[in-house]
Amino acid sequence: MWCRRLAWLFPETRRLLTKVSKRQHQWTPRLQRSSASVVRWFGTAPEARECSWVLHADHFELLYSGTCMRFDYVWLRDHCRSASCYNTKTNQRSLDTASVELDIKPAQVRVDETTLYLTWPDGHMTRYGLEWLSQNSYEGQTQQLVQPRILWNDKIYKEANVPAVSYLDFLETNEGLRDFLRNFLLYGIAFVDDVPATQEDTENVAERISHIRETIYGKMWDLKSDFSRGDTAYTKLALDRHTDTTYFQEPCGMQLFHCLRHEGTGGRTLLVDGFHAAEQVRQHHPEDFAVLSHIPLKHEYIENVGGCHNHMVGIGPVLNVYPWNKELYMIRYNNYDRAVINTVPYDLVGRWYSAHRVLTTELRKPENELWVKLKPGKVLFVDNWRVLHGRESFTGFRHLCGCYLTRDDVLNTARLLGLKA
Ligand SMILES: C[N+](C)(C)CCCC[C@H](N)C(=O)O
Ligand SMILES: O=C(O)CCC(=O)C(=O)O
Ligand SMILES: [Fe+2]
Repeated sequence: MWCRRLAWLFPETRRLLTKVSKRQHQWTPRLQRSSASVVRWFGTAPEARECSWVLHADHFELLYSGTCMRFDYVWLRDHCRSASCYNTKTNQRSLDTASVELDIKPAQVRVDETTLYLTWPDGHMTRYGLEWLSQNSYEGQTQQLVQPRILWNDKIYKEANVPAVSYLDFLETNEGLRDFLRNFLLYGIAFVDDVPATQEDTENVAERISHIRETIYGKMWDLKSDFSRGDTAYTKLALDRHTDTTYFQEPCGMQLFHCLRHEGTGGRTLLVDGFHAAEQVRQHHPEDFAVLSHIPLKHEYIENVGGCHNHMVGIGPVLNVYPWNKELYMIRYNNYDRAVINTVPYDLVGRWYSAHRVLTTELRKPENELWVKLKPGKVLFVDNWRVLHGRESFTGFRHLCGCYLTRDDVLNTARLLGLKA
């Protein structure tokens, strides 16, 4: 098990991991029948789903449609959806959780085909739909992804022939918007075509799906090679693959690029699926994956050019995974903006550099590179928590406009259109 092998990381991590692996051991599905437990089998009609339960001293165990779930008693009382505990108009809890005895245990338990009925010592009754419980149990969640994705390299993305949505469909139809968002969530990139090449129209496109995230670059930003800002992006130089705003505590979720004009050569955009690369690392070099997902480091933006004075610092690991299902949710990768490494003990620094090298090698494989030339009219959306971007050096006059989007609002729009996000 990879987390055991990680014990050398930090003492805190080691203590946590020992606890987790002990608890996981305890959680192996099995039906316990100690003398303190009560076992009930619900006699089922042939088509009904089999259900049984055990009232253990410290938790409730429910076997339903093949899955063994375990619930803490305070959790069961706290999640009661009765009218006095939960307001279905606001979808908010009314129960004061602090009023629940921490050693509470149901006085009576009953199950029928669809529902679990718990009666608490004070007589209050809680009803749980068995389907609701299996959806919302920890065991159910560990088997689900928060966001389903299709990981890609150049060949996979090209063969998928993902269609761009046209400006009018995107702005005027919910289907256009939904198709666009579905592809964007699946691939982490998406294109809108036929957008008038102005900043105002680009802004309209952005605001169709989200609030714009205003940053030190403003709300809508312009990018020309005029060094109007103290960053390599504002030159004609090539930029290696990276994610933006790694130096924010919460890096910007999404980014939008529209090339309004380019008279010159070069300047193609490079896109690389960071999660595809990271999953390769997880599969072939699990210890390197663990290093990159546990060791926090700083990124920094220091600017003193013209009237612009900024000093931003963001701290976090390169790879970010949800602890309960190990799903990747964010990559923070920018070698330009990575700050002095001073959050890592000297004897781990070498491990971090070699893990970073393994990821970088994967990210740089030519077969993982998707190159596109942005043209006026074509707006590119990039999931900045997943897909890295870069650019080729260029000549001549080049003008990009764009903005960052607030991730929560993009996902909100997607959920309201019925997408899983
Ligand atoms: C996109 N825009 C031109 C506004 C900013 C560029 C920011 C560049 C910075 N090095 C970073 O990677 O975050
Ligand atoms: O010039 C480009 O194509 C992209 C530059 C860049 O990385 C950025 O603006 O974030
Ligand atoms: Fe960038």
